[in-house]
Amino acid sequence: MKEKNPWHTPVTIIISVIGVIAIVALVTVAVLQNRPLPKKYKYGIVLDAGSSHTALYIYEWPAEKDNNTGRVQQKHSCKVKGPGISSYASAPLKAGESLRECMQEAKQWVPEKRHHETPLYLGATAGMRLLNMENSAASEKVFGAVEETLQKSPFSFQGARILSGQEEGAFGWVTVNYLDDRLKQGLETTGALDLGGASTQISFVSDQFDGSESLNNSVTFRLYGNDYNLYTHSFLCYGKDQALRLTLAHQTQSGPESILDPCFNTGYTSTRNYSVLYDSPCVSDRKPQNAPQTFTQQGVGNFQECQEVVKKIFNFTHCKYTRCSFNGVFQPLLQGPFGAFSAYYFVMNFLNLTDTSISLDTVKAKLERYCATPWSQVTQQHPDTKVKYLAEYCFSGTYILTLLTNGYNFTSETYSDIKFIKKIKGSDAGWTLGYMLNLTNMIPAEAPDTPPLPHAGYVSIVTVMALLLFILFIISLRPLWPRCSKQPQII
Ligand SMILES: Nc1nc2c(ncn2[C@@H]2O[C@H](COP(=O)(O)OP(=O)(O)OP(=O)(O)O)[C@@H](O)[C@H]2O)c(=O)[nH]1
Ligand SMILES: [Ca+2]
Repeated sequence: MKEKNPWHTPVTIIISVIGVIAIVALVTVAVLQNRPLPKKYKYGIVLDAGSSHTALYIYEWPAEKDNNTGRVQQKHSCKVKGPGISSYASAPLKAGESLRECMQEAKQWVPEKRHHETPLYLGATAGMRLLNMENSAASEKVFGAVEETLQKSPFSFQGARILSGQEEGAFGWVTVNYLDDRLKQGLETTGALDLGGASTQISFVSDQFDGSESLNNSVTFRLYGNDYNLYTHSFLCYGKDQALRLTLAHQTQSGPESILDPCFNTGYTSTRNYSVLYDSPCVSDRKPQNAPQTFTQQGVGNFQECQEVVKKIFNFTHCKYTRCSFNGVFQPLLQGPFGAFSAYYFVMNFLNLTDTSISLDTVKAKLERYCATPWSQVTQQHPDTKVKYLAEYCFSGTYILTLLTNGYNFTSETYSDIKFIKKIKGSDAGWTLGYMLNLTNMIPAEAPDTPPLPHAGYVSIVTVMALLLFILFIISLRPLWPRCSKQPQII
């Protein structure tokens, strides 16, 4: 009679089946519970109301719980047609109207169901700073008009305001270092050089600067558990358009009818209106008396002479601190690397001078050659470039080199610490991203707690455990296995 196997009962078979089902269920539930949900995104919109033009930026980031760690990226940008909002001082409603096209475009880039929860900010910079100084009632009206347009949008409008120079400099620095992933990792930071139309900013961390020597140049941050003591300064009137006014003002103090201008290509001529040139708080107090209505500007394309004229707009005589850049403004020792964006990039890119591994002397020699190129040749070689931009590249290039070397004290050795950049990983360098990250509290002061295990880790552990359980289970069923048939056969 066959010996009865005590394991071989209906009860044990049922238990075995339940066990297998339980293991399969455990694995499935564990894997599914830890699987990230299909990615949803959140959005934020910032309007950069600059002195020369307004641009709209749409940012996007994963809508996961801990969005502090999610990377924010630029999804789209829209350049508003026409001039900056400060140019609409005498027709404020047009400032509001000018934004409509880009706002319409923004509606198509943000999914409709996210519209109402998408914050919308407008920050104005040096153009509105100047208008506010000159005519605060006009600046209020311009803000009133843009606010009306933005309130009508489906987005969550959070306000329009003028940024201080420190904010503009500091947020530009945050943007560059955030995009470069330097903040979260506590790496050495990159300084930020921003050249706008009406102001220019320099921001960097220097080991020698603790803020005490000049408090109004100091911005402190605690980001991802690291403390930063940032040096920043914004020079109002030293953006490239206002710097050109300052330079022309120097050349027209006697109220001449014509000037020979070394900063414009030979053969270039232009008739300029005195009242237009001097219609800016940067130069208005220097308007020559008894000047004619207009003067003729005749280009003579000479880099060295241009640099001499440009140097005159900087004051190097007084400094009450241990060291200064110019105009008596404190600046600690430069500490690189630096990212230079906005007009630094537009100009140096046009001049084919973004490569800073070439020596400063070579850069100067190339610019000298560009300035000496006859205007007719320049226009022939660049038929598609806006004449206004084209005419100003000799001046702009000279101004940039003078600002960097004579102004900020970059030398032949430290010039290569500068990188001329437009975008970092697809997002434009500029203050807007840093501004939004700050206002949405997207950069935590402390380093975020890292999850004990990433998703892949959970899946691996559960799989290994399930396999072990399964093997144990199979072994426990051993008494049910059919008897091994490999016994020696006795014939
Ligand atoms: N060559 C060239 N110049 C440009 C371009 N876009 C803007 N500019 C000029 O570069 C200068 C700086 O431009 P932005 O950085 O936009 O200046 P902004 O933000 O309007 O001015 P701020 O309020 O001072 O920051 C201005 O003189 C612009 O006219 C471009 O695509 N090419
Ligand atoms: Ca700007």
